Amino acid sequence: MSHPSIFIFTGTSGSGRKTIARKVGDELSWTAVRSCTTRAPRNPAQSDGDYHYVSREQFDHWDNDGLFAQTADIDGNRYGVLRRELEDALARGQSVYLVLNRAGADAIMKHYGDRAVRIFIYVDKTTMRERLESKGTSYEVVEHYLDHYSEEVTYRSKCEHVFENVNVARTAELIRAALAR
Ligand SMILES: Nc1nc2c(ncn2[C@@H]2O[C@H](COP(=O)(O)OP(=O)(O)O)[C@@H](O)[C@H]2O)c(=O)[nH]1
Ligand SMILES: Nc1ncnc2c1ncn2[C@@H]1O[C@H](COP(=O)(O)OP(=O)(O)O)[C@@H](O)[C@H]1O
Repeated sequence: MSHPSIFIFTGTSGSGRKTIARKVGDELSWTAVRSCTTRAPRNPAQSDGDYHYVSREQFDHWDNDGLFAQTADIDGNRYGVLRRELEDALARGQSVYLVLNRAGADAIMKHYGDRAVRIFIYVDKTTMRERLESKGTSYEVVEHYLDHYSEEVTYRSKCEHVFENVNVARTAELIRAALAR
């Protein structure tokens, strides 16, 4: 396998994928490739930097023009990675990271083969619920994540690396160690 340059964080929703991806990405100087989404920001008063938030019209327009490496329709919202954003970073010799669900991870693996590696992050359902509720996440979002849990967790058997995210610093440390091997 050639040295991976695309790091895909996937796993169960609410497990800390974005948190861990940001931390490891910062520590290893990877470039974040953020998805575009038509979903509204969770807190419109405060920009979160998790996504490029775009209108439905803009998204559909870019999709019709073939600008996305892959897209997903999830609960009435659209998500997609701009091919150019990903490939420009790779062309500059940068390693990149993305946070995707299993369909997105499969699509990137299919297109970019042995340049990509999947890092699966999970926690048990009770921990996920407690963490999200303590942060004031809405009941609907938590229930939605719980509904998807069983289906999402099965994907771990397909991923190159699997980590239970008990403690952020420790999870990041374990990921760095696994990738250095
Ligand atoms: N297939 C695919 N999945 C994506 C993309 N961008 C984000 N996702 C995933 O789609 C799901 C969106 O769920 P949502 O609750 O809106 O976002 P979250 O708050 O980031 O978990 C999450 O599992 C994301 O990791 C994308 O471009 N393609
Ligand atoms: N190890 C951890 N311990 C406690 N809280 C965590 C941990 N990892 C992430 N979190 C918190 O859990 C919530 C969900 O994390 P997030 O990265 O948004 O998850 P995901 O991207 O998987 O949906 C956030 O409020 C985050 O700060």
